Amino acid sequence: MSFIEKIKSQARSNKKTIVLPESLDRRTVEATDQILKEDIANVILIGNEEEVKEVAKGLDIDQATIVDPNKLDAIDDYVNTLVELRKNKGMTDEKARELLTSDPLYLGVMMVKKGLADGMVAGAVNSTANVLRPSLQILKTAPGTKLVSSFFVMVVPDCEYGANGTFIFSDCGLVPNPNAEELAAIAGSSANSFKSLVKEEPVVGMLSFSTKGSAAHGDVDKVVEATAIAKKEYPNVKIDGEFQLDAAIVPSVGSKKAPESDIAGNANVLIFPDLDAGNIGYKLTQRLAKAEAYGPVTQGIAKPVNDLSRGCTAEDIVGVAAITAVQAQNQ
Ligand SMILES: CC(C)(COP(=O)(O)OP(=O)(O)OC[C@H]1O[C@@H](n2cnc3c(N)ncnc32)[C@H](O)[C@@H]1OP(=O)(O)O)[C@@H](O)C(=O)NCCC(=O)NCCS
Ligand SMILES: CC(=O)OP(=O)(O)O
Repeated sequence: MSFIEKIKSQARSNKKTIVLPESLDRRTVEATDQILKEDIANVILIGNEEEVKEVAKGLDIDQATIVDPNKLDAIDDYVNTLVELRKNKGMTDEKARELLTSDPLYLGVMMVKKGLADGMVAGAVNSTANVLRPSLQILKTAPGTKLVSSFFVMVVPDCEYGANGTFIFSDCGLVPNPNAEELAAIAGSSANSFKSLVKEEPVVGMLSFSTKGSAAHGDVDKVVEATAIAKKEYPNVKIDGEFQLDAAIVPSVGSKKAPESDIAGNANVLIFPDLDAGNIGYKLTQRLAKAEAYGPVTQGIAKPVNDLSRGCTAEDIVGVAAITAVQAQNQ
């Protein structure tokens, strides 16, 4: 079974409710139709019922719940909660009401906060920053987590590297320029995400333009330091670096460039040194190698809220919704 079929099957085994706030986007309602047909999750769409149904013409979304932000019985409760959470950041009753009734992303996250939905997926229309900011503000970090980060599950066709072509790439979506401690934290979280979603042993490669001292630069020093911190913080996880991409995933290159490393050439979790590298790297792999790319999936928010690329397909939304449902099961 493929990675995504396994995830869908797990989602079906204990069905969760996912809110999709971008209901005026055709791909989102196509995904809703498919999620319901495949029995992956219950779906809540946010929007005016007539408008949503117009966008969904020809599709079957009858089993989805459509929540109209202008007809919310619980609006006063939601406003009070948002004011309470953000009053020291200047949140007023008026601003909270405006946000919750005019921005479906804030309402969707509030529905997750209140337990009406188990997770949210958006980003087919909205930018990553706009999708993730409400979740950081309202749901905040999971206990024990300082840094929220994100990853893509990449499934590369006809690929013998990684876990039969399946990788986690991180961080491709959230933390713009992590320092060494943050990079180490991203490595630890990504290893856990790989274990819980791919269900194989994570092998973490810390990526750089240098392999084991082949180049000298401050950027390389950051990855060397992050690798040392990660090894100390996560002694039971296989982590090594700094590696160039070929030394990380190609066994013959790994053994040539880093003969002393016991994981060189076998990495399945790839930690990019910054968001430039991560975001470009995942899009190259998706577009040139025709890989399936699910994400950005977040790690470390108190409840699952996941993002999409504005270039996503309906199929990508279905995949990320299934991953979100599985993350909700695992909480
Ligand atoms: C995600 C992002 C929007 C957060 O931005 P921000 O400016 O810090 O947002 P805010 O200041 O409103 O942060 C909201 C809260 O989340 C916290 N926060 C922000 N990033 C965090 C992180 N990585 N981990 C944990 N908490 C975080 C902030 O400290 C803040 O807390 P507070 O308001 O309760 O004090 C920002 O990091 C970002 O734009 N990232 C790049 C996204 C992007 O463009 N990706 C490229 C395409 S995928
Ligand atoms: C993840 C990502 O790059 O998102 P977008 O393509 O929407 O900017």
